[in-house]
Amino acid sequence: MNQFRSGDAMLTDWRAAAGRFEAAVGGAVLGQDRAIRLLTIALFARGHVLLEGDVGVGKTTLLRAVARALGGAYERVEGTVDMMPTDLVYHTYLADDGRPRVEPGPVLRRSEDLSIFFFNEINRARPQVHALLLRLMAERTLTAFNREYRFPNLQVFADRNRVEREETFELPAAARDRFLMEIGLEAPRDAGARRALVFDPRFHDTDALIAAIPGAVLDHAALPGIAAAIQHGIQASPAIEAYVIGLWEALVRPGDAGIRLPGIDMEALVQGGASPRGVAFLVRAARVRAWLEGRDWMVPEDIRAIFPEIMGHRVFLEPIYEMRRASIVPDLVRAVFETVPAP
Ligand SMILES: Nc1ncnc2c1ncn2[C@@H]1O[C@H](COP(=O)(O)OP(=O)(O)OP(=O)(O)O)[C@@H](O)[C@H]1O
Repeated sequence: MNQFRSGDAMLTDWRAAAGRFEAAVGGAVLGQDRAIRLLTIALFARGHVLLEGDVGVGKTTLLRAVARALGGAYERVEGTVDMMPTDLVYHTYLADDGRPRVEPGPVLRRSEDLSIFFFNEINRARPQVHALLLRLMAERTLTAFNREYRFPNLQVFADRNRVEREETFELPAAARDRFLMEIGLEAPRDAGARRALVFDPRFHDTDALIAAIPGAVLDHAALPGIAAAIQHGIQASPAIEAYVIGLWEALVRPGDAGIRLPGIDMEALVQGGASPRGVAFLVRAARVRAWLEGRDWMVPEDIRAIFPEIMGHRVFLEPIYEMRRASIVPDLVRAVFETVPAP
């Protein structure tokens, strides 16, 4: 069982390529192994990612490094309060001859080859812009210039600044459900990495740092096919299926599962969320993790390793608890793991 069956040699080769990809990104981005592993899982699960963190912790650098090592067409925009949805689709200007011109905007510039669309500071853009982006994320299509564009390889990576969250436009809950993962990024704790980031000039010139990463380590055009092969090739035993459903039930109805957190009314805490789409994403990503770990079946750790980043943002709390989400949700997840017996 610990080998992929014959005919799955392709998945084995791709696992080696995924390792080279992680090494390439990790060579430029210091002390972020967990975030790099999660982004790699997201790439092979074909999911969109929201990266959140303090100012200057390397969010942009990490996403640029991923785009470089992945190869394929990449576009990036920076959210601003005056951005209009149409700014993503086209821009108009007066040419030298004095006539108006229309040019494709960032989403259409690479036509249907676009593989990573990076939305910097997404929470500075207004809801109208979010709406367009969400449609693009959900349907991977866009109608413009009297035709429909299809983006079969597209993945959206957005980032937002944790510090400014109150002053800007929060993403609606429905929007956040479309992201496979929300990954929190913090400065590395390791003293050596911290010293290198501050004293080694290699980390002060982001363009040079990114340029030194080997380009196109993965064949991005083949990714959707490999992603599908992973989903079909990795098995879930009945015990794992029961475990996932048990975790889901306990997360949504922690009181019924016997979970108690100090000072919290467990019957009122969770108001909703954790949609079937979210749990299906969880299993998708867990299969990718199992594959990266060299197995063709899932174990409980495949689920637990990605659970916080996939399920955490999908739980809607009673408003009085929402302000303390950052501490309550991790406690809840920990309690869910302790309560639901692993097979
Ligand atoms: N873990 C890291 N590895 C490599 N470089 C880093 C890391 N953290 C920060 N840096 C360096 O710090 C600088 C700022 O990083 P970056 O612009 O990616 O941060 P950011 O989180 O996107 O910031 P902002 O919130 O302002 O958008 C860059 O020069 C980058 O190379």
